[in-house]
Formats: sequence, structure tokens, C-alpha cells
Amino acid sequence: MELISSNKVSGGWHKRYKHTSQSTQCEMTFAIFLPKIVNEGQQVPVLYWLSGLTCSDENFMQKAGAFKKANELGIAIVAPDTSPRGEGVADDENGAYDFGLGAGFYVNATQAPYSQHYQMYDYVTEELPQLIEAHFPVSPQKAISGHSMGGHGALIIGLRNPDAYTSISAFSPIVNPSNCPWGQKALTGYLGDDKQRWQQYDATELLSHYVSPTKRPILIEQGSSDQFLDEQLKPWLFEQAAEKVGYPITLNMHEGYDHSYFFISSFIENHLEFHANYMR
Ligand SMILES: CC(=O)Oc1ccc2c(C)cc(=O)oc2c1
Repeated sequence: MELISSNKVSGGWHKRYKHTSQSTQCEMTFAIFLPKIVNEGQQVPVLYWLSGLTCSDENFMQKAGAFKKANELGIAIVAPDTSPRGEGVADDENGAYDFGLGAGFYVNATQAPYSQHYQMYDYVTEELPQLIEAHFPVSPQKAISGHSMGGHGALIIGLRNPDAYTSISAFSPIVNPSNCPWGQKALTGYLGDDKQRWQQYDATELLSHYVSPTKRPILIEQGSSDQFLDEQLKPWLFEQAAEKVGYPITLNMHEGYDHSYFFISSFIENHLEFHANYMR
């Protein structure tokens, strides 16, 4: 693991690292925010943040405005990249923004040529937490959150691993990728045409068939003026599935907010407090 940069911020530290990943078979970059309290020898819980299409480890760290509150609450934040990258990593054949580089969709791809490197599910759920726990003063307490494609990632990972994450949250998530153009394109490209195989990566499907007795709290934020709301995001489908299976979720609609980091930065502190409450 190699340190790329280190900056003091809001009393804590923001650091970027690169390392060779066994899951994705390429160099991966991630960012970590460590609150001040780690200097006093305290182990801190970790919020994993998954970013959306076209993003890297940098967007959330630079734009969300999360550090002051994370420092106060004593939470570390880890932001991985959104896909494998580098020479030899297959991209969308037309270089589109919604597939390939910057758009790994947090799945383990089974289709060539993507299956060689696009193993983001394993990277985020296994390899990265192991690396973080081996190298930083963190406790095993983890929570997960994300935006848009990353909100989809947070929901599927949280729902599939209720023993690993104390709480799940999302901003403007793609809740039902089998049922929207971004998701259909990604799931076809990474997993093939068999829709049965898509279900493990579809939060609304996972919730509809949820059987675990452990129901982790789920908090979703959505802007009413989000340009992707009706065609891509459709949070009401997730809400309906939750009602049907009796899984309590909170979906907060916010008048006038769009899909941007202006929206995320407006409500990120509530999400940090939400997760801090469960990670204690
Ligand atoms: C930094 C930023 O604005 O991130 C951003 C912009 C647009 C999108 C879209 C359209 C989808 C998504 O999944 O993430 C995302 C992130």
C-alpha cells in the first residue's frame, strides 16, 4: 500500500492510498478520513461511502462537507474508487459514462472482457475492509452509504450482509436496476442476459425476498427535482417492496433538490449521525 497524499482537515486527516488489488487484478485507489480521536489511541468505526457514475475516491471527500461532523462523532470514512482502472481494463466500447470505467456498479462481472477486472463487489465487501482493518486504528463496526450508483451499491451490500454493516443509507439511489436504463445496460454487460442473475444485485428484488431476521435500519434521501428520478431512480418501488415484506425503511423526499453533491452536502450530517448511533 502506498500513500499518495495526506492532508489535515477539520482536526482529522484525509489520506489517499493506492494498492494492488487481488479482486480487481489492478491498482486501486481509495481515500480515508481519520478523525482526531485516533491520535488518542482509540479505534474508530468506519463508514464506507460508495460514489456514483463517473466518480472516483475524490468526489465525496472534496464535495460532501462531511469531515467536521465525522471528526466530532469519531467516525472514519473510507471512499473507494467506482471501478477498476488502468491499462488493459476494458471500458465501454463507445466510452460512455454509464458503463465500464467509473461505472463498476459494485458487481462481480461474469462476462468477458469485464470479468477479469470488474470484481467490485468482492473488492468493497471483503478485500478493502480487510486492508483497512489491518492498517488503520479502526474497530470492526462498519456502516455503508452511497450516492446514485453508489446508493445502489450501499443498498445491495447492506441487504446481503446484515451481519457486517450496522446501518445502511443512500442518496438518490438506483433502487431497482433491473428496471431502469442505467441498470439494464450495466447488468447485461457485466452479467449477461439472464435476469435471474441480476437479482442478487438489485436492491428492490433483494428486499422483496428478504428472509434474514436481522433488519438493519435503512435511510434514503431523495430530491424531488432530481432529473433522473422518474426514469432511473424510482425510490417508490423500493418503498413498496419494503411495505410488502414489513421491512421498516425511511425515505425522505426533499422539495427542489437535484442529483448533485449540493444535495448530498445538505444532508450528509444527518446520515453521519444516523450511522454513528448504530455503530456505537
Ligand atoms: C460529482 C458529481 O456530480 O457526481 C455525479 C454526477 C452525476 C451522477 C449520475 C448522473 C449518476 C450517478 O450514479 O452518479 C453521479 C455522480
